[in-house]
Amino acid sequence: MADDHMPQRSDRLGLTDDELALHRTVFASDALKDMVIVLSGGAGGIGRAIAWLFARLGAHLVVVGRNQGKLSALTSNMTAKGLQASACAADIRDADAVARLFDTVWQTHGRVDGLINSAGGQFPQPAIDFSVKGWNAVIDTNLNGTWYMMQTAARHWRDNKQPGNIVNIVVVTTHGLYGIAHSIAARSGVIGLSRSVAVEWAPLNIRVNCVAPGAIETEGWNVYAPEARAAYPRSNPMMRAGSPWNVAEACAYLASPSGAFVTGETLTVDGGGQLWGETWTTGKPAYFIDKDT
Ligand SMILES: CCCCCCCCCCC/C=C/C(=O)SCCNC(=O)CCNC(=O)[C@H](O)C(C)(C)COP(=O)(O)OP(=O)(O)OC[C@H]1O[C@@H](n2cnc3c(N)ncnc32)[C@H](O)[C@@H]1OP(=O)(O)O
Ligand SMILES: NC(=O)C1=CN([C@@H]2O[C@H](COP(=O)(O)OP(=O)(O)OC[C@H]3O[C@@H](n4cnc5c(N)ncnc54)[C@H](OP(=O)(O)O)[C@@H]3O)[C@@H](O)[C@H]2O)C=CC1
Repeated sequence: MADDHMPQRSDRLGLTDDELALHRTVFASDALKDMVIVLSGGAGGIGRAIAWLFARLGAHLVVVGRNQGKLSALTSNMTAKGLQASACAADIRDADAVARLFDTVWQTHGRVDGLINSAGGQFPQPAIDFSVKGWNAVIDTNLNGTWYMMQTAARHWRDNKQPGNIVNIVVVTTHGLYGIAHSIAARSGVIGLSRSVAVEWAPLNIRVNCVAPGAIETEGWNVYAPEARAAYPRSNPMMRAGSPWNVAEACAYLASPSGAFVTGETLTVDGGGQLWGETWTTGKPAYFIDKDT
């Protein structure tokens, strides 16, 4: 399959396991050989692409999410292709569950080499209408949950005197991304946090980076109205959605030795969307529609 373009299909969004098993990659097949990688959101659209790519590059993937069934289905498909993967159900918002997760992985493998935080999400709503519960759900998932994973991993690396590296999947925060202000607040927090601990944890040999995807076609889009989704290809000057594979390869760059001198960075994978483009996750209000176009 060609590298760039998402196949346009109406039945489902994103890439299937069969497609991910074969998708061409620029990375060497041993780029992540014998590394143990913890991946939250591993059964989601972007996480799944990361899981397949990283396992195909030689890593053992520990995929994390709340739904054991989805995780097990993914790891079965991966191990059936001779790849190394295991599933661990946990809610990243539960700090104790995160601690148990890392203890288990460390006991099983004796090491963790990398952490990719892809678990996250939000719902579209004008900010003025956010309920306290809705605001807290998004902050808890995207900021607190990501932090519990980062801090727990870092403590294990410090205590075991092992190097580590973290990649946090965020969103592009520069324009504001209208209709998901709660998520922009949380992700801005993650970016700031990552820059800060990239410095604090450099003496521990821990690198911390973020990847900020633009519109990447996944099943996660189903939370947005069809009218809003229809406009996503126009959110960037390439006038199309990106593929989960584009995000996965950006993560592989940062998580493998190719990223050895990169820390505290946010790598934007949005087809130029932060330079030109406009996204309303709630649909564009009449006030902003240019009547001349
Ligand atoms: C400028 C640069 C150009 C870039 C262009 C980019 C274009 C990109 C466009 C898309 C941007 C981002 C896309 C994605 O991230 S897609 C993939 C992510 N996946 C998801 O978002 C999954 C769906 N979301 C969720 O699962 C949830 O929202 C949440 C993350 C919060 C999960 O938490 P929880 O399970 O606790 O949630 P609950 O369902 O129990 O709800 C808790 C309370 O939250 C409020 N809520 C939830 N949903 C809604 C809704 N649809 N509307 C309003 N309020 C909602 C509510 O208070 C819930 O409590 P109650 O149920 O008791 O009322
Ligand atoms: N697709 C896009 O256009 C964009 C996506 N992003 C971000 O990239 C990341 C991945 O997106 P994508 O793959 O599309 O989204 P998906 O909705 O497909 O996947 C998100 C995954 O996160 C997991 N998850 C959610 N909450 C929790 C939790 N509390 N604990 C553990 N796991 C959780 C879900 O699994 P389960 O339900 O089993 O727990 C799910 O597998 C998200 O942070 C998203 O916001 C950013 C910009 C654009």
